[in-house]
This record gives sequence, structure tokens and C-alpha cells, in this order.
Amino acid sequence: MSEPVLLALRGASFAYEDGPAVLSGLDFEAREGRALALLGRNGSGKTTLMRLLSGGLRPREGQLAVEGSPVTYDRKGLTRLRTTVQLVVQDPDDQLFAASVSQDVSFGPLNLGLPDAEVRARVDEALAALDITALADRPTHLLSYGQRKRTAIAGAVAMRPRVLILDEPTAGLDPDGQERLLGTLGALRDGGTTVMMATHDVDLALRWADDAALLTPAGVRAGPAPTMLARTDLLGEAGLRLPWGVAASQLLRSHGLLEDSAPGPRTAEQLAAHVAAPTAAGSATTDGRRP
Ligand SMILES: Nc1ncnc2c1ncn2[C@@H]1O[C@H](COP(=O)(O)OP(=O)(O)OP(=O)(O)O)[C@@H](O)[C@H]1O
Repeated sequence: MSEPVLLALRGASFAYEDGPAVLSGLDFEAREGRALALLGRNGSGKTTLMRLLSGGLRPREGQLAVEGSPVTYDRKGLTRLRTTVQLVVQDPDDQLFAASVSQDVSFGPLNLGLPDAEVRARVDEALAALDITALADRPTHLLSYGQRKRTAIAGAVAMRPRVLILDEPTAGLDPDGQERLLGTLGALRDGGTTVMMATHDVDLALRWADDAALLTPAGVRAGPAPTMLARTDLLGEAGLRLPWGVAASQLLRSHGLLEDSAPGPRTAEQLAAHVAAPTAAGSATTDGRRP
């Protein structure tokens, strides 16, 4: 995890009007080009944290910084932040409002005052990335839920953010839709975008994320996903359980069916490979990926 820190919250505290503190003294970092899963129990503050990171909320104490420069909350500072960080909210109906898919996706780039040709290029690129080019002229009110989700994400992608933050993007999608979306987000990450998602799905987080951040009552605990998602103590604090592959490996180990050195599997295929060839598994990298 040696990539430079792109976005950082330091000592951040936040409470909604007349409410108790949701987050206090919180430190959080997002590094360049990483896939990051944010996990925590219901009401722990994941959405609040993501809104702080994208400038929709302002910390009462502490500071948000992009590449070490503190964010200012005037119009200019927020516009600059929105060209760096884009948040896709959980419910696409809170984000979509234009009549057609392409109109909706073009809204952000048009708002930046970009030339028409640049706006068109960004919209085409975002529609292609989300595999919804065929829906460009479709009225948004006629889209299915999964199509609305992809349209909302395309709107954020069209801003070409360096950090794309998504609040439970796979919730409500069928398994095929989830896989396609994870593939799309993986491709964005491979292209250098930092992609962060809040999820309750530990199995998905282990399979997809480079890093995992667990929101616990003591603050954020972050590190490589395979390490963090094998920490029963931290998972318990965050109201989560072990990913099934990690739990299965622990059981197999306790029955002497798996070498202690075999790394925690990220997928069913990796677990099968470790069981079938424990010696070869021992030569895999420590994050469970084949070298
Ligand atoms: N607009 C608001 N006004 C007042 N309180 C709020 C508001 N939004 C959230 N809260 C409160 O802040 C706390 C954190 O909520 P938040 O939505 O950030 O949690 P979360 O981890 O995203 O939850 P979930 O997993 O259920 O989506 C909760 O106690 C919630 O009731």
C-alpha cells in the first residue's frame, strides 16, 4: 500500500443538527488507484463519511485534504473538489433528474462549462464504460433499477474523477448485474481511478477490494483487505462476520486439511487450489493472489 494518499480526513468530527456525534476524531485515507471497501454496521456513519469525503458535508472539527492541500468550502474550492471526487448515492432516484440517459450523464460536464465536443466525448466514454450506450436516448423514468444505477454511476464517471465513491452500489442488483458492475469498477481502478465503495458484503469486499476500512466505535481501521477481513476481533466490532472463504480455511486448518501458511483465499477457486496443492499455495503472495 505505497501509493500516494490522494484524499485524507484528519481528526474529523461530525454531528447532524441537534444530533449526537456520528463521527469523532476520525482519520481516514484513500490512496491513488486503489479499490477500497468501507464496511461497518448500520448507522455507523459510512454514508456520513462518504459525504464528508465528497464535500457534501463539512466536518465540524478536523480537515479534508486533497494531496495534502486543505479543501476550502467556498464555491471555487467545492468545484475543484467535485472534479477530483464524485459520490454516487445509494438510491439512483436521488441522483437522476434529466429526461434522458445522455442528458443526465452530460449534466456534470456541462456544469463545468466544458466545450460541447468535450462533453459529448465524456458522455460517450461514460456510457461505454457502464455498458449503457444503447440506452443513451431512453427516458430515465422508463429505466429498470439496475439501469438507473448504471446511469447514476455514468454521470459520476463523466466527471472523470480521480476518486469515485459509491454507496452500496451492488445493493438491489441481480448476481449478473453485480458481477458486471464489479468488472466495470475494477476496470476504472486499473485505469488509475481510486474506487471506494460502502458495502455490507464481506465476501464481495474480499474478492474485489485491495484495501478494507472497517468503521468501528474506536474509529476507522484500515489495511489490505485479506488482512483486515480475517480479523475476527475487528469484524466483530464492526458488526460483521468472517468472509465464508476465510471461515472455511480456518475450519480446514483446524482439521489439518490446510497448511497454516496457506493464505486466506479470495475466491472459491483459490480455496480449492490451496486444498488441492497446499505446497504450491504456500508460494502464493501474502495477499492471496498468485504472483
Ligand atoms: N440527515 C440526517 N439527519 C440527522 N441524522 C442523520 C442524518 N443522516 C444520518 N443520520 C444519523 O447518523 C448516523 C449515521 O448514519 P449513516 O447513514 O452515515 O450510517 P451508515 O453507516 O451509512 O448506515 P447504513 O449501513 O444503515 O446505511 C445514524 O445514527 C443516522 O440516524
